[in-house]
Amino acid sequence: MSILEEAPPMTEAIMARGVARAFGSVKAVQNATLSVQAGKVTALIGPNGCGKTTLMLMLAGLLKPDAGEIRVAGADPRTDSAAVRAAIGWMPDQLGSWDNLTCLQTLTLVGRAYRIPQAEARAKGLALLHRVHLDEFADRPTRVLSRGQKQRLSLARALVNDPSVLLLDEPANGLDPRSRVELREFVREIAAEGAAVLVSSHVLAELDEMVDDAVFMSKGSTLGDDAAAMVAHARTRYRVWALDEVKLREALTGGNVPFEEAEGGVIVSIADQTEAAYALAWLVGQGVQVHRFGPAGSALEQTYMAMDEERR
Ligand SMILES: Nc1ncnc2c1ncn2[C@@H]1O[C@H](COP(=O)(O)OP(=O)(O)OP(=O)(O)O)[C@@H](O)[C@H]1O
Repeated sequence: MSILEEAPPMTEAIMARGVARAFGSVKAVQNATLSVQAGKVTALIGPNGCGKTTLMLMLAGLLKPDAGEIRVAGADPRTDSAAVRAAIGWMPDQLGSWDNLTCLQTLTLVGRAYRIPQAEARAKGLALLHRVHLDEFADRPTRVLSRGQKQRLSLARALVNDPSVLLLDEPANGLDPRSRVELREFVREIAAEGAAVLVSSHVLAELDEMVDDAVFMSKGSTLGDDAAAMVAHARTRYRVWALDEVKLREALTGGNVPFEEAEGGVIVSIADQTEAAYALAWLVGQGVQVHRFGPAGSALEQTYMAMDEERR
């Protein structure tokens, strides 16, 4: 076989195929398959104990899989962990910090570990502290940070090496509402700059606004295309509220538009934004006084609730 035939065509920034890992008798990850493209934010969603953190640790090269194939930025973490470490930014669900170091010293030290020269590492640390709104803590020890501030430092730490692949495990944990919105914008910016981002979270409404794709996990396995189809279907559900509910139902029935009853309104199926604009104009043209019209809740949440949930 030639070298060309041996090399699989892998353009994804993250690729996992049939990955498994057990801890003694606990099969933490049984069969995980996913791919994350550069420039996209992908959600990793599933109930407590379904294996998200274990999978992320394997992608980050911090835990060896028992089976399956992984490529991160084209490298195999099993055989080329240095290349993977250089390419990724890893934000763990809990930051282990060096309590006595200041925030700036922490980021500078991380930069030095990536062989960034001292002055450049320090400048980078200052810029990142500014980006996560921790400037005033630059010279204070990390032990004084609140939980949310620690999360922000953790995010800054994950960005020191300008990663092309960013793995975020529950990044919104402990963040106040403004910081959550900022995190969302920040993650979108990083993806727009070309990085691939894989993010796990239980706050699905928030993820909905942040991600391009979603991978669902249950009992150690990724769910594949069925779940993706469910998300796509959920995204077509629109809720309509009108001042006169009877008139709304009459118009839909008269126009042969199928609808479902929902609390305080109806749900209709709408393919895309163009069709949504058309449907709204049509309803108004029928004399229906529509006062709210929009997606029927979080598509990720609807899909999650429809999953066969098993918390461990
Ligand atoms: N080091 C370990 N030793 C033994 N069991 C482990 C270890 N790490 C994880 N597990 C088990 O593997 C399973 C998956 O854990 P994991 O932390 O990957 O789940 P998770 O999806 O990240 O959960 P959560 O949403 O609660 O963060 C759980 O049953 C957990 O108890």
